Amino acid sequence: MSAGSVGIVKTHYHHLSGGLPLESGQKLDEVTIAYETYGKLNKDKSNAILILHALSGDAHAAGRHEGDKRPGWWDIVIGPGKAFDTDKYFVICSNIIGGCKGSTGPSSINPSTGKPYGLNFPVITIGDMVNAQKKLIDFLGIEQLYAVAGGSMGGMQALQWCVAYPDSVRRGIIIATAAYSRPQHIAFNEVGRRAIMSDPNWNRGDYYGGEPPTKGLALARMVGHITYLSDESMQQKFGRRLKDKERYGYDFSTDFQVESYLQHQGGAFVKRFDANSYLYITKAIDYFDLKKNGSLDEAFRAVKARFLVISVTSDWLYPPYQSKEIVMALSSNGVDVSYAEINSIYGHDAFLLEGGQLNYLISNFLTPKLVKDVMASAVTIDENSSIEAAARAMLDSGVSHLPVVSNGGTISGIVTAWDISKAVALKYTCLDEIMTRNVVTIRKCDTLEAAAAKMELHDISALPVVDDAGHVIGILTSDGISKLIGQHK
Ligand SMILES: CC(=O)SCCNC(=O)CCNC(=O)[C@H](O)C(C)(C)COP(=O)(O)OP(=O)(O)OC[C@H]1O[C@@H](n2cnc3c(N)ncnc32)[C@H](O)[C@@H]1OP(=O)(O)O
Ligand SMILES: N[C@@H](CCO)C(=O)O
Repeated sequence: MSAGSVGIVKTHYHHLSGGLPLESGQKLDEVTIAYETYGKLNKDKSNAILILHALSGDAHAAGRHEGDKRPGWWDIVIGPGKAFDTDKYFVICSNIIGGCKGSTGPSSINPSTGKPYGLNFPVITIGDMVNAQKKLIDFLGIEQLYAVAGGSMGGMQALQWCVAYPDSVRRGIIIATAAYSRPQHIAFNEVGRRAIMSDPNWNRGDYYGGEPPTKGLALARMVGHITYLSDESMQQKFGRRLKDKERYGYDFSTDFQVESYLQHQGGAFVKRFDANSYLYITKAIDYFDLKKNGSLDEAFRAVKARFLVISVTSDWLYPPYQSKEIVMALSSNGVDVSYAEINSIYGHDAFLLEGGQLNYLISNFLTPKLVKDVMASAVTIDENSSIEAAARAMLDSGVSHLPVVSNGGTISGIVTAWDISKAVALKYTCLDEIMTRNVVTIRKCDTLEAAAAKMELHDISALPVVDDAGHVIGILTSDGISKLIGQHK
């Protein structure tokens, strides 16, 4: 399967009619949502996947805008043949409200003043972001999403979707995040906000006609960016290497590569981001707390989706234990949840970088494995053969199940190693005397889940795979399924 690009894409804009009531009790009267879509919505509108972005992301998740050198921020997992396979799924990504990439936020024009909102923009929450997305999904005519997926603050929105709209989501993919912001998250966000607000250009958020608070915003991003990396990745990337010099300067100019790197990241950020949006979005992250009556178990009581929860081994901002907390609370409600850790030194930002592991985990979760992916070729035996011939065939090929076939390869029964031992003990000689005639079979395009259920129901460990004419085309064994599950771990 070769993975490709969705090609040249465009951002669309949708105006929410009726505005948006907010959790704070306020209301946004005029709301525009910027969004992109990739792939085709199928006839019954059942293949839509909503991608949710993190703090500084936008609607441009995949492909390229005309003339752009870089693709969208999650192009590594969205496209033909990738985990979010646009040959199969209709992928949607929208910019959050409060952002600065086309959706209504503090830099948008306040209709009641004709000027940018600035601090007159109401404080918004993750719940508000999701309610706005729900209106977009309704507008697109989609009743139920095949999946919602996101990392970091995108993971918070994905969780919020599954809790707030349990009937509208079939699967949740929750990456490098937590179910509530902890004091350490709030602490880093507050340092960033204080950096912005201490910049004289910030001017209580009223800077749109003049110089923006770039120094404060750059500083906020530098602090934030440190939390997205890891000790080990910084060591590997920079060590103690100096920037454009052979020895220490013994002054306060830039000495180390890591200093120059952070300055570069800060400088690049202010060119693409609005300082007030940074304030509003970090506040929404701080307020995020899914717990109900202090309990996460209770919060997940009504969810109906299946979940894949992924953390990153070196993420110290949202460490794996915070993902495991989500897994435990979901499990305690009997929710079907899988958990995986991305093995990476990249820290929190691994969810934007580890394409190989992400594609593997997500595609396995989204696209269930079929019998044909796991079945082995079957060794069969003719029904007129002797028991000795069956025993010999088992020994020679190292199998313990032989589908018995009649003329032309049509299945007529099955014989197992256990049947052979029985035959020896009871001195039978004909295959006919020991084989099971009412053989339970499976088709190659059935899901492994269905096959496993069949095995459990009938208390058997192998299923011959047959075609429409009843010809044996393979065999599925519980060993084969165990091996597959072993590879996933
Ligand atoms: C949903 C979302 O989260 S969307 C937001 C995601 N995007 C961002 O966060 C944008 C900011 N960028 C990043 O955080 C990172 O670039 C990532 C995580 C996206 C990718 O990480 P990597 O591929 O490892 O890139 P890396 O962290 O090395 O940064 C590369 C940049 O640093 C610069 N750089 C590297 N070393 C140095 C140095 N010693 N001094 C100065 N600049 C340096 C590179 O020139 C490059 O610059 P460019 O991006 O302007 O071309
Ligand atoms: N680097 C990402 C992750 C933040 O959680 C961003 O800026 O959105």
